[in-house]
Amino acid sequence: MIKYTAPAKEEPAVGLSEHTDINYLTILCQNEVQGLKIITKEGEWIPVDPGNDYFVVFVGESLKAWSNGRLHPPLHQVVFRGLKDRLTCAVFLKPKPGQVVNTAPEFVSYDHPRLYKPFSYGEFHEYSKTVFTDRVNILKNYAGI
Ligand SMILES: O=C(O)CCC(=O)C(=O)O
Ligand SMILES: [Fe+2]
Repeated sequence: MIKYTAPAKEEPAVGLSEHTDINYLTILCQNEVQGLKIITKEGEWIPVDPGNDYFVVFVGESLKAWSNGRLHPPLHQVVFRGLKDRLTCAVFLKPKPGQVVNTAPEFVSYDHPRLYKPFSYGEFHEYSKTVFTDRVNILKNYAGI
């Protein structure tokens, strides 16, 4: 469970800066305080509002690596204002400690060569904590061939 404390009235919107998740999959639901946004291919930030009766599921960078770039992790952020705290319930599906993330051979072919080197999830996780810009290219910059 993640709690975002409501900003004081005059404060600007607060939340989580833009990023892609680095794990395999993220499953999200939230309380009634909206704030999650994703960026479209055209570069427009649009709200994604997990409702009461459904979840939002995001592909993460590790699934992008496994699928040789076929699955797309959306760049997202959290921006909100208001008087109520925002609560998100997030389930992060990720590799086991020490596991190497590798591309499935079925996704590699002559026409679609391997895009990423195998990497230790733990080391990628540590690296991700040092990256504050160009988060959209984090996998390419870390493990790209
Ligand atoms: O609070 C949310 O809705 C999203 C949280 C999130 O993106 C994250 O923890 O990676
Ligand atoms: Fe996220």
